[in-house]
Amino acid sequence: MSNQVNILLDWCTANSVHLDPRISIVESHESNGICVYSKDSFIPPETTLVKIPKDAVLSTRTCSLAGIIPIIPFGLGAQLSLAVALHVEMLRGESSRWYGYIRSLPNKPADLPLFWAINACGSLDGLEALSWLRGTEADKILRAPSSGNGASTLEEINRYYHDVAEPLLLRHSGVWQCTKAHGGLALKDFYYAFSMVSSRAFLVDAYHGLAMVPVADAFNHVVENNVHLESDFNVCPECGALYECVHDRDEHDEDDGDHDRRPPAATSGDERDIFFEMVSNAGIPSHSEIFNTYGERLTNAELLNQYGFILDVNDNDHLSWTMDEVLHLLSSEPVSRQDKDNVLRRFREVSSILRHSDATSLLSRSNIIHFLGSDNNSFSINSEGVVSHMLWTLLFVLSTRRQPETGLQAQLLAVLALQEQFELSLAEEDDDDGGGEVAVDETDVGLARLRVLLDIAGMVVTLCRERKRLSGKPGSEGLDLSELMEGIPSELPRTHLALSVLIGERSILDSCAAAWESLADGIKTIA
Ligand SMILES: C[S@@+](CC[C@H](N)C(=O)[O-])C[C@H]1O[C@@H](n2cnc3c(N)ncnc32)[C@H](O)[C@@H]1O
Repeated sequence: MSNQVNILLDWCTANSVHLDPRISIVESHESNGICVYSKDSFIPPETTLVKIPKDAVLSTRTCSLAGIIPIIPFGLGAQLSLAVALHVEMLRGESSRWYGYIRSLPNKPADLPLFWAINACGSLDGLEALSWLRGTEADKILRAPSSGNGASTLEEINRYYHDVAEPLLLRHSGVWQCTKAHGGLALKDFYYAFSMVSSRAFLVDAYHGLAMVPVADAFNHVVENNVHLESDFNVCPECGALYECVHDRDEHDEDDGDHDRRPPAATSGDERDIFFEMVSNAGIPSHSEIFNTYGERLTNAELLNQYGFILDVNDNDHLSWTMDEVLHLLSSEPVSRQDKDNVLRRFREVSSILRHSDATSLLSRSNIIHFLGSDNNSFSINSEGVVSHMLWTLLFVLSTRRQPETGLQAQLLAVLALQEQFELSLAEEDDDDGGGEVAVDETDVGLARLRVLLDIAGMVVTLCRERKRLSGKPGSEGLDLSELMEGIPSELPRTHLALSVLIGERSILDSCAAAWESLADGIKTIA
């Protein structure tokens, strides 16, 4: 057993963290750290595999500066506060209650793209990787302003460290300077703490908020997990009580509104009041790795930015555009405010027709349009290169926006029905059935509908080509990236990661463009 695992297990024993004897924490060469495996027996669903006493988690409520570090419930603010809590425990060294836990953490920061431009250590890997990441979904997340003032996440972390964390730690230096372990304050240690929080913390309940949960954070991620963390979020935010407490009464005295009331006092020894638990949600075969999920819908772009890794295959991946980006990429001239407003108005109208007509069933039968349940990532293509119905609708609007509004519903249904015929015909061609006939209405109205469909197909192809051209290193759209990646030495892991992300996105774009190109070819052959 590795030293790192031993240290963690000793800490668990000393802090009453209980591990089921059917599991073991082991060193993992693949993920360069630790992971959790089943031993030689099958573990049934709904088995509690780890019990972590609530007071053993490291949070702003339990750390040595509890009551001093600002309590922020979620978001970047919560991550920054927890990073200070972890940082002060790192500074306290052996005097910290979490010393063993902290020593068992990876000795290097999680390799988040956020730090790629600064953690260079003389290597150009980070900068090279960032140049390949350009224009990808991961790059969008990385560049998204983290606050209303437009600052990037890294700027926000730096500002927070200098304005809040460092002064606070200096003001309370008595808590950590009395110990021998600390090497003084350093921004790079705060970066380390932040990366650990980003890649390992759990939002546990309304009292602790975001917390480091020893052992729960030893499980690696897959989408279809076999364990999850069980915690009751709705505890008293003042004292963490699971049941009615003195703070409820205070609250109710002041305001008799609709509270999420907690039940009256516990039957003694209720474990949910004492522990957070890792529980199996599926049967776990013997001798296999046990996985948690960090989020069932996380894309590779999100995984890379928050955790520093990606999955080889990720069905959650998608590429998205804002409406402004679509308009900009598809217009040869600048788009005026009024133009945008008109498109938006028409888009809403057509979307409403879509929802209340037969169009939904036509759309759901398509192989190259998919129906999105929610409005998230509205204008997007999914991991199979299939266009969202909202993107299709927007392109329909762009193609028909100069036409009068009357007859819009009939036209929408007719264009979709035409697309269905072409898709069927192409599918038959692929099955070597020679391709079915598409009955074309050769009246002006019929030909206009064909033109709209051809237009939509052309716009999808343009969006894909432009996206490809604007991603990765400039001028790299024609390169064989897989071949290029084979030649990159293993000492450049970030470049490998960024190239994998780019290869994944380009293959989505290629398959989307190919599908719509063959639709366009089918239309051109007939029309
Ligand atoms: C919560 S920790 C999981 C335990 C971690 N392996 C360790 O050594 O402590 C999250 C980190 O584990 C690694 N990880 C988790 N799932 C992974 C996966 N499916 N593939 C590669 N690395 C993974 C990543 O480095 C991530 O930042």
